[in-house]
Amino acid sequence: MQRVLTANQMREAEKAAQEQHGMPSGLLMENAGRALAEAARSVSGPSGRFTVLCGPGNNGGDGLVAARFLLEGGCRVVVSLVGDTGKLTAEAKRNLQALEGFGESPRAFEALPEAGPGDVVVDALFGTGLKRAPEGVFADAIGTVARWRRAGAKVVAADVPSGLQSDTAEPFSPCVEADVTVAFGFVKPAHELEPGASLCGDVRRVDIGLGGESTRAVSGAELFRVEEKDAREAIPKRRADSHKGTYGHVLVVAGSPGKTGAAAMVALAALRSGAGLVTVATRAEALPWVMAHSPEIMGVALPGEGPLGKGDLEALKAALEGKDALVMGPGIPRGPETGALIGDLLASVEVPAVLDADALNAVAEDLKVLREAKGPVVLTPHPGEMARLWGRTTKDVQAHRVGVALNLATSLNCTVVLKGSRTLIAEAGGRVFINPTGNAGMATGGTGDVLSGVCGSLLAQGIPLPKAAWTAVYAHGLAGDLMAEQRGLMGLIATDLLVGLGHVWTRWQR
Ligand SMILES: NC(=O)C1=CN([C@@H]2O[C@H](COP(=O)(O)OP(=O)(O)OC[C@H]3O[C@@H](n4cnc5c(N)ncnc54)[C@H](O)[C@@H]3O)[C@@H](O)[C@H]2O)[C@H](O)CC1
Ligand SMILES: [K+]
Repeated sequence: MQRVLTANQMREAEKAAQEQHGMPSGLLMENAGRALAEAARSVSGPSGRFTVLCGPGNNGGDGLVAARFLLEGGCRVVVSLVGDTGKLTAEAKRNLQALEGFGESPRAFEALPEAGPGDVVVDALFGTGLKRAPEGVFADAIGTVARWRRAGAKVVAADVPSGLQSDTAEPFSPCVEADVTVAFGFVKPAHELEPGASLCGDVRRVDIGLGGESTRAVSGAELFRVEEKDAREAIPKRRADSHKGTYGHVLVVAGSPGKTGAAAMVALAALRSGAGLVTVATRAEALPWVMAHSPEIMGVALPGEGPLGKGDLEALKAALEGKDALVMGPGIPRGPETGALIGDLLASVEVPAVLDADALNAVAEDLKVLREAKGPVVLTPHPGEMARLWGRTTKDVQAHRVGVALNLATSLNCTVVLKGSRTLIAEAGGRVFINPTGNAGMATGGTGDVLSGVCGSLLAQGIPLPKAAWTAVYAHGLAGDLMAEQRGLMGLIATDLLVGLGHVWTRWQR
């Protein structure tokens, strides 16, 4: 897992490093500037000229250090201090003197030569200290950087592309678009969440002297980026003497006439993710269609007809006998009593439960029904379903993804998987995991059904939360990435993920 720190958490970590671990602040900037110079040199042509644009804060200071290292390395460097140089921080001032000691004095921005192919522009205007939309000379400088990039220059951003808000990953206008972003110490939300992530280019996290110890002191929500090794290590090694009972039995409550495929995709995803057995519970009129998809799918008909309601409670409790996980929601016939039914069912069984799709819409009408759940619950909303759960617009949800997911998880004491580009997995109590896998090709019907099946399958195999959730999300997205290479973003469909999952488990097999 990689820690993802907000601007305040970075400041707290930097303070801890200085006060508790004796790390001089000047050394942090020296290390940052050196790494920035190395990154800049890695993208330049041999004849390249380096244009370093420095802002009024420590981000600018990083740029001044980088300029000095580039000069020391014999590179052609021009530097400009943009904005009121009177406001330079003490560290930045010290590095300005050091730079002048190398015979290079900052030039007026207007006097800078044009940059183009083979040249590198180092964006050290603003980092985590950006507070508002860049205006005046700063906006002009960002516009010039964009023009130089269009002319063929490569742009390397110090810490965060200038104009991009570090914590929300939302860009002001204007905002730098970088080819490489050098993240100092820790990645920030701007590097990991959209739309910021797409503006950063290749994010290169570099150590600058903020050891892991310095994060012990930071306050606020703990954000992590899931890495492949974390997901791979969550998958248990299969013992030779195991049997299908070892890998759990998933009950899938899903499907209705016209939506029997949803139930089949949940069931097949659960089987393709290692569950020993899968049973689908659905109305008799839908069951044959679901089971026809694969002989491995077992079925139980829910007596009665129409929407799921309180009259289905006993049949569902009976169907859950001997099961190890429940996945409920995709394609179910929803009615006015479905939410209460889900609440009563979860209050009477202890198996871990994944609620998706129409089960989420059902409980959204009265979230209190989930408070009596005996076992662990995972909600897997897409932004629209999250909007209904949270009682706000989808736009609101997307603007506050981390906070929304964390608040719901904490208020319901459950795990919330807020899907979308960079899916979030929030656990009650404060940790939020950011998933880096997946792609726009997965925006196609049924991929959510597949995810709920993968999640239920890992839970049935005894992998605890939140690990089962972020592992399912990581594997599901990686399956999509592997299959998009074969099918194209346009051609990818949900059942391709069932094939992709096989590639993932093969890649992770120990
Ligand atoms: N945290 C660390 O471990 C390290 C951080 N370093 C670098 O420092 C920046 C953060 O520096 P800071 O001085 O806090 O702010 P910035 O340089 O990002 O911003 C400059 C300054 O500008 C003012 N400001 C904010 N928004 C605007 C605006 N729209 N227009 C004009 N002026 C604005 C504000 O007052 C800021 O103070 C971090 O990103 C790293 O690059 C250390 O050098 C290395 C360790
Ligand atoms: K920057």
